[in-house]
Amino acid sequence: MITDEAQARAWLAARPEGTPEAFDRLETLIAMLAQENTVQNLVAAASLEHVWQRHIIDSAQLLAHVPRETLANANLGPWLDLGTGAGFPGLVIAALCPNVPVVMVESRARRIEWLNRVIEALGLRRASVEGRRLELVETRIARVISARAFAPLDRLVTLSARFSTKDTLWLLPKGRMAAKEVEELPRGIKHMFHVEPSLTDAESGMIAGHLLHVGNLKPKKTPSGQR
Ligand SMILES: C[S@@+](CC[C@H](N)C(=O)[O-])C[C@H]1O[C@@H](n2cnc3c(N)ncnc32)[C@H](O)[C@@H]1O
Repeated sequence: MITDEAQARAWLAARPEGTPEAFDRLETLIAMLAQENTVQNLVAAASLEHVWQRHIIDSAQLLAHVPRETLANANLGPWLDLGTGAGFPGLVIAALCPNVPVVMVESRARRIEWLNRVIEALGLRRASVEGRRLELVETRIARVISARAFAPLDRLVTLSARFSTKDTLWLLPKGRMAAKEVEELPRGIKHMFHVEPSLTDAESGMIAGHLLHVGNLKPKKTPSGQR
């Protein structure tokens, strides 16, 4: 369990993504976040005192669950991060894996502008923002679907099944209710997901899995009716 900022940085330094360049990008992100948080309410101000633990590694830990071949396979679709908000986990993943296309879905104008500004400042040429409601995003297949603090699991599946194939890895950092959310899925679906422990919060979990079919849930269609 990571319990302080030094341990958080050490965890990343031990990973292949934890290059000096990646640390530089993350330090720039943290400095920009601290500044922007005085202008718009991106994260709880107190959380900035533990920013490595609470936001950076809380996001980066998703990478420990992604097979190397999934990350490296350019033929798979983008990593799709839903409701990226201040940038978590999408911006951190993009900063750590600049060769992976990361698409961040965010509907609020000031957050869209913020995300685009950081992408530009960090030189993340493969990262982009879908600045609209998820319901209006054109269907594409994702290699990973992530979402932190975005929606309950059943709603996430309903809204996002159209971006998923059996190969798409879902990684959903959740709070204390992770196991309950899986348990409350319809019987035909819940076995596809399990809960991994969080490295940054002993009481939190991350829902992981592959959606093999949608069972009784009715996935949303795009306005054009694409699936
Ligand atoms: C609680 S915040 C979480 C932000 C970030 N993932 C984090 O953990 O710090 C949820 C974000 O989702 C965005 N959002 C809510 N509904 C959305 C939708 N239907 N489509 C796209 N973004 C949405 C909100 O604007 C907000 O920035």
